[in-house]
Amino acid sequence: MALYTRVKESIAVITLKNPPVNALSTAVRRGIVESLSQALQDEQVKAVVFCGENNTFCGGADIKEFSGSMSGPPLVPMIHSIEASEKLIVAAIEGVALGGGLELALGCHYRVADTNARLGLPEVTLGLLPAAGGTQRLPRLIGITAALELITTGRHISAKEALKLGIVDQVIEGNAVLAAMALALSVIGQPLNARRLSLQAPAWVPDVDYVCEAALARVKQRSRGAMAPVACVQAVRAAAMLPYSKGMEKERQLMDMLFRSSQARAMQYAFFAQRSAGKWSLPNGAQWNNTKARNVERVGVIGLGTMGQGIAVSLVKAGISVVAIEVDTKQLELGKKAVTAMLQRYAQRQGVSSPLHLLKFTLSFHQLRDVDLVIEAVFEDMNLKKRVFSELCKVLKENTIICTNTSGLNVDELAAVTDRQHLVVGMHFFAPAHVMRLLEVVYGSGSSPEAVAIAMALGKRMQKVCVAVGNCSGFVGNRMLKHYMDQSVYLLEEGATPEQVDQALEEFGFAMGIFKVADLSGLDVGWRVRKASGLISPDIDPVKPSRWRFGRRYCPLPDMLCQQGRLGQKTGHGWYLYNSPGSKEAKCDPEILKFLEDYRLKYGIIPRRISSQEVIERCVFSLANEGLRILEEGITAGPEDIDIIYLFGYGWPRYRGGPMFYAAQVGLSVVLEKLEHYHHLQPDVPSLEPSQLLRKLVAEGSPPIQQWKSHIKNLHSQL
Ligand SMILES: CCCCCC/C=C/CC(=O)SCCNC(=O)CCNC(=O)[C@H](O)C(C)(C)COP(=O)(O)OP(=O)(O)OC[C@H]1O[C@@H](n2cnc3c(N)ncnc32)[C@H](O)[C@@H]1OP(=O)(O)O
Repeated sequence: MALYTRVKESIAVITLKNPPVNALSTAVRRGIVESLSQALQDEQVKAVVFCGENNTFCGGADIKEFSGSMSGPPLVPMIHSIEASEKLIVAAIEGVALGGGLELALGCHYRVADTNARLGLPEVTLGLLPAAGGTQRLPRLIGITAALELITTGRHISAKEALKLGIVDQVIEGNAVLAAMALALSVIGQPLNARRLSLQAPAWVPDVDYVCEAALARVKQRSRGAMAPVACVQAVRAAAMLPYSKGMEKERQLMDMLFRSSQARAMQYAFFAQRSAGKWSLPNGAQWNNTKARNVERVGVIGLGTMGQGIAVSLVKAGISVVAIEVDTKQLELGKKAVTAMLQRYAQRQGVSSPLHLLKFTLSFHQLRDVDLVIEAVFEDMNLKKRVFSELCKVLKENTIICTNTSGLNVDELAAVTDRQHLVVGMHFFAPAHVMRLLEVVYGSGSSPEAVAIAMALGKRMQKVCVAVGNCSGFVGNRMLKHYMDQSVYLLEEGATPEQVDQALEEFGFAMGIFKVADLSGLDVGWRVRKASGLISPDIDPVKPSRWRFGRRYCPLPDMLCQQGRLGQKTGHGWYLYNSPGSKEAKCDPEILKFLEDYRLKYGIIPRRISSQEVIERCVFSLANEGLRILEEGITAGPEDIDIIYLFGYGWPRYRGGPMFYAAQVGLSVVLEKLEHYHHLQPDVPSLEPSQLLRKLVAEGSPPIQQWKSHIKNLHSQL
């Protein structure tokens, strides 16, 4: 709703009330229309100030209402009547003015913002565009170049930047409502037409075509396959070319198309899935709102390789003191140099003072005696990690939490060598750890709810998107990825090339195809894991290695590449060819094509043409199938957690929601039918066998994803 108050004789305040972010729900829009009418009818009122309850202006339209039938006063005419008002209207922006919230403010005649306020038009991140006049008013206010950047990225900006761009008229420290009233009193009586953005001429510039083409190229490259950014450019272009009413018509047409799209549904699902992942729960009933996390101020980081460096940087950026440990002086110096350089660059970019004083580099475990938590980031070797854990227990305080950054080793086995199994959890960061947002927080069978709460809270402080997951080999992300990778190499055996597979995956929307990712990470990473797991043993024929291991189909191609020293980007060749070791531009390598031909000949495989559809079905459905097994086992609390892991850790296209959402959107019965088909053709690939949960959900009528939880016996509640 909205609250109408008369505060001074001549000023009325309309306060949006809809906690927590005063979203423009039906009730709020009704309240605004009624309150505005009251203000306009009251002869004594000369000016109106719009503000939001609890120091939050407005988080935009109520996204929850998008999935139902929208009722109540529509936003466009409502904002239009605000702008057309003969009485002066000022927006007092505190907290956030986002989406429809900022569009409402753009309809006001003046805007005052608190220094800490954040503004933006993030609709593009929900698969939409700012369709309450935002695409037409903002370019008229700040020009098309700046408007294109803000609208196509959905970036939130500070009040200071908004002032610089001309979005707000004043930035104040203190009470924005009082400042808005003061501003209103100072300008009452002045003509308002110049303040009505819809009356301004189109935001035309001589090079409008060039600017829009460049923006289009940028958004197509950045968000391959996403419709909303393209529509945003088209709408802003209309603001530059057309009178306001025609531009609004274009905005409406584009929004109608987006609003009904599956991409918008996927991105709105992703918005709520991200928030649901933060509301973690464990099988024993402990959850985010019944478990307290004690504060962490000092953290030890063990190992300063690439992962340890990134973790240390993220911690320091969050204002946390770090004691970083290495085994010898050389490694310590290398790590110190890298961490210091990253933090200095960060400080320079942000214009803040360097936080290096929070860092201590040492060779001695004794320096860890005061830390509240340690994150072990040594080489991925169980015995080494066990040794580190045992040593840690000799020096740490008795309540210090011990975390491992393993990407898939058994957390329980590690915890078993400590004197505090309840305080051991996994914190699986993704490389580079100072950039990637995902953090899997892995609880073992003995991990206490408090330890999980502490790791989740620490991750959040480090600006990570944290997902609590159970302990299983590869945890969630890597466990699922294995099946996706297996299918991709089987496709090579059968006739595809790395470029074909990557192209199909990139057209699907992945940031990078699987073979490019493998080259980037280094092919030796998986090689080492396969050796440790016994898949590669000395008795395997090096010339014609077996294509079956442990009774299952196995593709030795990646091992054969490693044997040739083709380890990916770092050696200048892997699945692709690079100009030099370390360079990034992947080129098709005729040697690989020849190598694949010889391989097929050697094994008597007759190559066949493989369609992009088959690539997607085999790679993506086997991934989703494993996700369903994970759900069945209760490793995550719901399908949303899995989708968030893929969106934030594996370059899954946001406009496809995540693998679980995608499976639901394609239709679970379709996924089941395809998996049955491919499993029939590959009976020695057990992972293609449809999971029990998939069969159960299909048998129960393929319920919407939001209802899956109630169909899974094991699942813990997040309520
Ligand atoms: C043809 C049809 C025409 C239709 C016209 C449609 C017009 C659309 C224009 C729009 O305005 S679209 C919405 C644009 N706004 C946004 O995208 C903002 C989304 N929200 C955020 O970015 C953040 O929530 C925040 C506002 C920056 C606050 O962040 P914070 O970290 O403090 O809290 P959260 O955990 O994110 O949110 C708390 C709580 O609030 C819920 N929520 C937030 N925003 C909205 C919203 N716009 N609508 C509904 N609900 C919202 C969020 O889900 C959390 O709820 P929970 O129950 O605790 O999970």
